[in-house]
Amino acid sequence: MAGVDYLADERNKAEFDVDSMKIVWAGSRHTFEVADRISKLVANDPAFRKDDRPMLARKELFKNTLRKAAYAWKLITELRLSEEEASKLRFFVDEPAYTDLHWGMFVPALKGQCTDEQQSKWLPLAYKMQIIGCYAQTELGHGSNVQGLETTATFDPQTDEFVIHSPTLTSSKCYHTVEVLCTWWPGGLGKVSTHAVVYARLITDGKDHGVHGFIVQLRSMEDHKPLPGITVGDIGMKFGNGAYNTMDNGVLTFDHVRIPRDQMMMRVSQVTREGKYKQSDVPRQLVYGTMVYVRQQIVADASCALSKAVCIATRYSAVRRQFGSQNGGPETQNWSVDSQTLWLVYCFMLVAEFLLLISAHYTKSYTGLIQVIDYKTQQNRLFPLLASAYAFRFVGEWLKWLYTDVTQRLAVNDFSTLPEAHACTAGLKSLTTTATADGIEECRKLCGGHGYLCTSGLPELFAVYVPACTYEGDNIVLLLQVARFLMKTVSQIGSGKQPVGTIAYMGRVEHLLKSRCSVQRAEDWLNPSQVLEAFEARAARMSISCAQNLSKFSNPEEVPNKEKTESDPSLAMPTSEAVQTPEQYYNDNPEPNSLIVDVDLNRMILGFAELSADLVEAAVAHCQLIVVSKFLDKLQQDIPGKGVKQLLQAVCGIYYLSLLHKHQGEFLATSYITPKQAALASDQLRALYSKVRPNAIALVDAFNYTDHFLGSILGCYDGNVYPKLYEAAKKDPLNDTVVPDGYHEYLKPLLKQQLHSAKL
Ligand SMILES: Cc1cc2nc3c(=O)[nH]c(=O)nc-3n(C[C@H](O)[C@H](O)[C@H](O)COP(=O)(O)OP(=O)(O)OC[C@H]3O[C@@H](n4cnc5c(N)ncnc54)[C@H](O)[C@@H]3O)c2cc1C
Repeated sequence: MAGVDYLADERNKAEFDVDSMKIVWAGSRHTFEVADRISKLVANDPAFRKDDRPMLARKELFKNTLRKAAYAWKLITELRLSEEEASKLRFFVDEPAYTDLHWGMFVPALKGQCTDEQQSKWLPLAYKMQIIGCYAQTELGHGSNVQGLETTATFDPQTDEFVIHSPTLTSSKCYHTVEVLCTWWPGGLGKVSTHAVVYARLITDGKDHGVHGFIVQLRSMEDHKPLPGITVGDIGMKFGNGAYNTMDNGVLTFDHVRIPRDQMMMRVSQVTREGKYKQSDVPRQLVYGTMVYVRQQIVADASCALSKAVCIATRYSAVRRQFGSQNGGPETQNWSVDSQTLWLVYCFMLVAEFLLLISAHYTKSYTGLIQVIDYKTQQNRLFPLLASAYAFRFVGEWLKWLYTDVTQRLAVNDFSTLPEAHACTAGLKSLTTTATADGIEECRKLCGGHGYLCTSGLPELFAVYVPACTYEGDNIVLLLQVARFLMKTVSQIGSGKQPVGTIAYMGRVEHLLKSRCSVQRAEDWLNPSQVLEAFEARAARMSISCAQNLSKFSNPEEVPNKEKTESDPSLAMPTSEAVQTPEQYYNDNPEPNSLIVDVDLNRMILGFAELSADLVEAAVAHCQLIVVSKFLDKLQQDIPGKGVKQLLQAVCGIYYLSLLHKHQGEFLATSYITPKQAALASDQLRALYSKVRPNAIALVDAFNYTDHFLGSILGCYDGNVYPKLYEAAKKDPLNDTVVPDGYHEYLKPLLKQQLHSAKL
């Protein structure tokens, strides 16, 4: 029945002001109003329809994406949308497209790595989309290992040009030679981009100066054909239906392609007319501002993707009813019966459920069935994800501040916070994207069988989202970078150098090593300072323990792959900035060693490969501490709206207590908490689930997502799931005919035992 809100009862249970929470989620009233207006604009425009995506063949799908992107640009120009509104419009269109790379990577790379003169030439073209750019760094044989890239840019002083070339064989340092060396993966490259920022080894006068960025035109501006020497195409279908297949990830080879010298991105290093390589006056660390920008965007996207999945799973969990008693009684019973009896009971329940659903359809009551959201196991899986979505939102907000802070410092050549900012953004990118990818899959399972239908929106969301764990830095490689930063920090303890920002707690490491948790009652776990210290002590103790183990690696013979580890360039920054990494930067400025743990950096590097699994865990503990601390900081702010702050306190509690529960082993092993205190944390967690339960639907309503943006029948606002599922199934192309195509050729002959005469 149109207009009925099947979740109205749930919405009435809310104990806080949802409209105020919407503002908190958006970040400000202004951001909320822009997002609300633009999301409705997109949702109400049939040109942005997306429910057919999983069923479209690749060519049709891709052409449709081109149409949407062009139509979106038309709207942007005709409605004279601001940059903020335009980016929101692309966001709510919700379809991976070449525009993501153009605006998200190509334009920031031009801004970050070009001189002012170069920017004034290229940026106006890019802003008007008179050129379309992509970001070409990854090669078939090298992704994480940026320093291993093999495309070359050789300066030709005769013509004042660079010759860009893809060698046909990788060097013999690989076990397997790759016969075709090419750029592989860049989004927007395959079929659309006219230009690319290409990373290649700069060679002048026979000398290799390492990897640098170049602006290379790929296609004719007249007929879109590849320019001479350029071979380019799409790399083929990717995971999932619809999903990331709207994107033309590409393959590219260069055969001695010539570009003018001024198309090397020369903000930090230059090649003169005579072919002399030199550093500019601009400090090379400046380009890291772009990296912080890109990563803060990825963290913001993580909270968005997770919140979509959680919104779907929460609404559906309130709609879905299963067997068991109401009002929190036992959901299942432990019967000891034979299989025949079980089967009879099962059949009876199916019939009963069917009858109840029929009667519910008319009476709107589901007496005797409970909403699956009331199962404690469902809450234990769902509510920590709901809490994570909020946690990632707030840490993403804080990263925006960090970006401004880093930019301001870089402007006055203050690089003191750069290593910390790099480690922090790398770690948060890794932590939030991993948790989000896992969380979306968990939400699919939380929706039972129907979660597996494309119409649930979850399979496509997962398929679109999961590569975020790989692009812009493989998540494990990033955590290893964080671990290096942690070990470096430990090595400096006692040197007089005070750790800053998110690593400041290491300055109190002696206290954190000695202190013990003082929680005595479950409610004590609601005390922010208790919680913060627990997470700090766990992170500090895990880092110190790793450093102590590393310091045992005094004998180089003990360490397998010593040579590789010492020079493993993939532990340097793998992504946006293919130039000197922050690690290289601070490794150039060594500090005296630690007084607390006898860590020698050289020996430390020897043990790094061997202990990398432990180091990754220490890095995760550090990153979780950052997210917890930023959530707690948020709660220190003035948060208006009836009950909003109280609810957020409960949500925050669920976030950190579920982490504490999940990583109980680490908290116990580092001896900061006792088993009794761990049990009290679990008690408190359960109490918070009960507090959040009546507010669950309102908490996901606060995301303010339109049904179009959610793209899910299970998550639709009115909760009227079953008729919509039924209608959607009817529309499947397989149901166009009652008797399927192929019946006469293949089914009938089989059924009639006439396969011998069938045309097979
Ligand atoms: C959908 C998608 C879009 C992309 N878009 C772009 C784009 O626009 N432009 C672009 O240039 N690239 C793009 N990429 C490529 C992407 O950046 C790389 O795939 C990524 O950097 C990972 O590199 P890799 O593929 O070489 O993985 P590998 O580094 O080969 O990883 C394989 C495994 O080895 C592990 N590993 C690697 N190094 C280490 C180490 N030092 N220590 C321990 N473990 C290690 C990894 O954890 C992983 O488990 C895209 C990729 C995808 C999937």
